[in-house]
Amino acid sequence: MAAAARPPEGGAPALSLRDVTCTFVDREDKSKRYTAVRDVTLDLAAGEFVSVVGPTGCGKSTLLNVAAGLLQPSTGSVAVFGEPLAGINRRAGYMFQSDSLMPWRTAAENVAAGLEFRGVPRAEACSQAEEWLKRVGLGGFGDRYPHQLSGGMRKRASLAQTLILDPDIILMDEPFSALDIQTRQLMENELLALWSSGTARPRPDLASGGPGRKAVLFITHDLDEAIALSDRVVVMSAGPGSRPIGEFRIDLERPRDVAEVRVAPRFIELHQAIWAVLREEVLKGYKQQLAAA
Ligand SMILES: Nc1ncnc2c1ncn2[C@@H]1O[C@H](COP(=O)(O)OP(=O)(O)OP(=O)(O)O)[C@@H](O)[C@H]1O
Repeated sequence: MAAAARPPEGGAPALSLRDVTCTFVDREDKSKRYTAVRDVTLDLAAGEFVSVVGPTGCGKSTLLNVAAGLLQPSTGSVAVFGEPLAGINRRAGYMFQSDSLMPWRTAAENVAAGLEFRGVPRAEACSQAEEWLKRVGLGGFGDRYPHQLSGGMRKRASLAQTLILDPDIILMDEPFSALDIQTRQLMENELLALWSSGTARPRPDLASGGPGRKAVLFITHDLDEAIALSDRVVVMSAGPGSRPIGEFRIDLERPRDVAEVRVAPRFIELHQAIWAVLREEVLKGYKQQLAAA
């Protein structure tokens, strides 16, 4: 197992899960309980990009919900920049598989909504939204409604909707899985460029890779995507009682182009090493699914 990332000197991790266990009432048999994840300890350093991969149903989304403060763990604790998390994680922004655009609002109104809910005056929120739409490549599309946008454009709008709030942590649950492969790669590169540039506000003074990057916890089924994007990949075991069983530092140079990096010899080495750990778990996951069917 490769060494875990350490938070920067003297700084608390952006997110720290300690011995987190989540138990639910079993969906099949209400008299039983099902332990989705057990004793999960996971740190996410400030500015670090970490992906979590694992077989279907191993508890990846459960962990993300715990990090978001949407789900309280049955046991264990969560800290955000050293502070115990109670309730919703206000330092985090979320992006899920299905986009969260409100169909009755235009793209610009959707992007501005979070700021308006925080009390930012409408004119200011709209001006920032226009700026963000430009940054995600949707300049000129602000007046379109979600149904008038392609899947990729809706993802861009969702990304702007998340980033406009300038969260220190971004929680992403398979955000690009519904996209075709080309659009997906464009969005992945877009995400890396925005992440590398560091701050929410346009800052031409900041070199790529400068300070102020957001910490990203990225859930995906796709190992290629995890390696191409991340500083570190965490592999979860099959459930029940899923937990991290492998952790790999991704020492590929940045900036990366997600399509090009996939043919780099080091990428292939990392892929083989991680797949060697993941494969068994995926097979176990399939067997469980078949047994349950
Ligand atoms: N509220 C709930 N009540 C009962 N069981 C739940 C609940 N939420 C999750 N589970 C179960 O916990 C396990 C983990 O679910 P979770 O959605 O976190 O897995 P996942 O790894 O994100 O799955 P996938 O890869 O399919 O998206 C699953 O077996 C799921 O059925």
